[in-house]
Amino acid sequence: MTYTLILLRHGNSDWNQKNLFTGWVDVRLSDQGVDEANRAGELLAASGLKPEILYTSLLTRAIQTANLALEVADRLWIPVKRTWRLNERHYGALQGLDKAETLEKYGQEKFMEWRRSFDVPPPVLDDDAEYSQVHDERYIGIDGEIPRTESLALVIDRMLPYWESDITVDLKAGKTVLVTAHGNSLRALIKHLDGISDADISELNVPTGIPLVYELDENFVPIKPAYYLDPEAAAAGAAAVANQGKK
Ligand SMILES: O=C(O)[C@@H](CO)OP(=O)(O)O
Repeated sequence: MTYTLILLRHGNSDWNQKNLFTGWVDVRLSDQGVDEANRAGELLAASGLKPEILYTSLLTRAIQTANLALEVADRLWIPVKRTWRLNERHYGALQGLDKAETLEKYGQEKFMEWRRSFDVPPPVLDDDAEYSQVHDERYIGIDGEIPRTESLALVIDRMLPYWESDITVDLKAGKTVLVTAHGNSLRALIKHLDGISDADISELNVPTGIPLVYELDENFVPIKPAYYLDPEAAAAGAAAVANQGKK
């Protein structure tokens, strides 16, 4: 039995376009992001893959992306499960800051440590800060504590239990699963699936809006390398993410 899992990072957002650290701030897709999401739907339709259940984060940009893509693929009707556990990494006090200015102010080493180290979280975001989510109604009553900052390691800690309790159950039932989430929550899942080391994961960047397809064995181990439905655009997109911050 082979299980099919499709990962999709949301399309370019207003804050991706402005080059701002985003994290849990609920920004929407930019016009470019809307185009990318529609294109993701075209790629899905052309691939013949048919998602049977959708998982999304609680963030609008991921939900918009999934809805646009599924509409184009004529599968807007499939069941949906949303969870904060697929949210983007909480970027702490960096949320809302300009990436280029942050790079200039703190230097390349600190900047990259905050962006891509495995277990160094950015400084904590105060609860009364403009871009805090502690009073956001969507997080009231979640099964866990709202983060004030997160490293990739902490994202794995909150994402993996959900992967095991819910997503793998649908895969095991034979469903083709679409997960629409974020650069860093998907890096966390890809790290787990591909067994990437804590050191090497810093090199991995996920492009916006291009479906990534996994075929997994019954132990959820890839039977071959995952592939992007548009590999050329994915390579260019990943390079663009890696270069964020540089002016
Ligand atoms: O700002 C963010 O939340 C993320 C994703 O856009 O950025 P980065 O790629 O720098 O981790």
